[in-house]
Amino acid sequence: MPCGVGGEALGCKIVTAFSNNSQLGLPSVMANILLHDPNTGQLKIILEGNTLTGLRTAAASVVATKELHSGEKCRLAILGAGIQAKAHAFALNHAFKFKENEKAKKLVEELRAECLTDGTDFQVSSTAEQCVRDADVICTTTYASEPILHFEWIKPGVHINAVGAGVNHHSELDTRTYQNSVVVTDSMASASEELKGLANIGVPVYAEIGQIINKTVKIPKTHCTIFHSLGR
Ligand SMILES: NC(=O)C1=CN([C@@H]2O[C@H](COP(=O)(O)OP(=O)(O)OC[C@H]3O[C@@H](n4cnc5c(N)ncnc54)[C@H](OP(=O)(O)O)[C@@H]3O)[C@@H](O)[C@H]2O)C=CC1
Ligand SMILES: O=C([O-])C1=[NH+]CCC1
Repeated sequence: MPCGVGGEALGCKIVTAFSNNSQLGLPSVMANILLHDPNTGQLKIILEGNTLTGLRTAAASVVATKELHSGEKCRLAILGAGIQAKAHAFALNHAFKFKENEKAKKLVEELRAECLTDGTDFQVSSTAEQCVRDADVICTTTYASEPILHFEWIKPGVHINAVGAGVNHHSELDTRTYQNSVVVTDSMASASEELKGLANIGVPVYAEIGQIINKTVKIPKTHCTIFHSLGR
């Protein structure tokens, strides 16, 4: 993932995702960031990139949630209990102060112990359905290659940050959820490859989140909004 900002910065994140790494006690996503001199191209430093990947991905979901969900934000549901789940729990709760959160037990214990001592009520759900019912905002952060979120479970007006990538980037949500949503992404260029399967079910990728932020595109009223975070 290369990035350049005028003469100010030049860098590239190299990231791999091996979903079985947890069996080896390793993170499934491993990232390193190469920073180059923006004027000469000389490599200056190699940075550990997992921390930034957690922060950046969750921050993008916060921005998308701000832009796409205007309702009350009482209940946050997170599917998954890994690095991204934790990053999303921290970031979204920090930004929106949810009254209730739902996530897995280990994560809840970590969160309780580490810093969320502001009265947020955490719950662990034994099923995905129980987790997402009544949620205002949902984050999916798994490797699921089959849908783990079904349309009949979600309430109108919900906003979904679809973060995980299984075989492809649109496998965590079921077809009806897509067909009743407006889908926004971080990069149309990436979406044209990674979300091309959505065309087969008649779902367009409506806009880039940048177009919503700079108000060149307006979101129509729909059952729900989806931010498809591709990481570019
Ligand atoms: N959009 C973006 O910008 C980014 C996307 N990602 C993607 O986000 C996802 C999560 O990454 P990360 O948190 O680092 O990974 P982790 O390995 O830390 O966590 C993955 C979580 O998903 C669960 N999980 C794995 N497979 C399934 C499945 N088939 N059904 C349900 N749950 C499953 C795991 O459960 P268990 O604990 O039981 O194994 C675990 O809780 C990945 O798909 C990754 O590629 C990551 C970084 C950036
Ligand atoms: O943006 C990112 O770092 C990633 N996107 C998918 C896996 C890792």
